[in-house]
Amino acid sequence: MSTPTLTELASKKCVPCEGGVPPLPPDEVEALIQTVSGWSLTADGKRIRREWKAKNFVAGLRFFDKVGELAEEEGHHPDLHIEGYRNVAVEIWTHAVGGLTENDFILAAKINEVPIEQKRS
Ligand SMILES: C[C@H](O)[C@H](O)[C@H]1CNC2=NC(N)=NC(=O)C2=N1
Repeated sequence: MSTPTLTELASKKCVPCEGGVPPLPPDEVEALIQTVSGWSLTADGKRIRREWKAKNFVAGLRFFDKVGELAEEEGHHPDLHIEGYRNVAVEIWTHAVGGLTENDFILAAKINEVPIEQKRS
């Protein structure tokens, strides 16, 4: 597989996933995770995760609202976490295969384009 660039991933569309396909093999996951800046693989290798420090609670929720719209458009949905009122995390995996597929990386690339008001570090 030739690894798509971030731009190529962001211009793709998630495909409906009814399962029956294997998760991506580790070498392809490794290549793709390098492409989606800011995202990392969870310890179990089954999800990708990115964290942000939002300006405040409402900024985090506004970000989630935009991510929610995107997820509905893509038909592929992340897990959203907000803790300590401004610590925002998004995790993505393909439920239908219990692991990672290209859909997850397409969504991650698109989430990278969603604005979030961040705390000045
Ligand atoms: C038919 C439709 O593609 C499925 O129900 C979608 C909905 N959103 C989804 N989101 C994620 N993350 N994984 C899935 O397997 C999934 N399946």
